[in-house]
Amino acid sequence: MSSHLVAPSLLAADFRHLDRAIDLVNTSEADWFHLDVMDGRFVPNISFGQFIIEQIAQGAEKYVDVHLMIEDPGRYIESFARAGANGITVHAEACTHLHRVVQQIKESGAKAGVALNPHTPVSHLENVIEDLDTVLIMTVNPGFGGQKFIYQSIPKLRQTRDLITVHNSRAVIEVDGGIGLQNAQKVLEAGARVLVAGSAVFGADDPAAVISQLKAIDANPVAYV
Ligand SMILES: O=C(CO)[C@@H](O)[C@H](O)COP(=O)(O)O
Ligand SMILES: [Fe+2]
Repeated sequence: MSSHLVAPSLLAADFRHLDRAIDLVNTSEADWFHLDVMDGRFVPNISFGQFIIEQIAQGAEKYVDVHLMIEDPGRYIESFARAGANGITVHAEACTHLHRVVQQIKESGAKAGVALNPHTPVSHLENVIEDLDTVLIMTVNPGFGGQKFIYQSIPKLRQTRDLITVHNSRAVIEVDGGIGLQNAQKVLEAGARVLVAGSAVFGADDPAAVISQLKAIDANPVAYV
């Protein structure tokens, strides 16, 4: 049994057939639904909001992981939790009062995550790490699917793992952006536990097979890559 999780990002799915994408995640070896909310301000793209999340969550038989790429996300935590998010991740860069927003997520009953853009140092998590369930390391600049993985993220994953260890935090590391069969082993060995994959899954001829292949990767998490 694999110790890591696979979270297909529905951003890359065919939204004319959302039911098929939901069925695929439900019936495959995938572990989570990953849903990307973009506001056209924090990131230069607009995706979908609570209404679509609610529709997806109603059909989801697995954990619903909501990645908020929006300014001032504290205003919307409660409504995303009500829409069916099991986990809510906010960007550190989007929160003036990050600690307060993390508490809001916990009070909503959802698991709490914080995401870091590629340029944001891991040290920004120091004062919230003990309260987190997930840390999402962006391995592309957020806003779009289908971008190229940024290789400088590998040492950052190791730094995140070290921070988690030092603070004795239960947080698991999620990687998001440009993840696929070509780099999954490397990121897992550097400390990632959750692989988010959009185009690698939904762009494939056989998405369920790619999910199984991602699940089957045998990585040794203590290896330094
Ligand atoms: O949060 C984001 C993008 O900002 C992602 O979750 C993407 O949806 C991942 O897509 P791929 O890079 O795997 O195509
Ligand atoms: Fe995402």
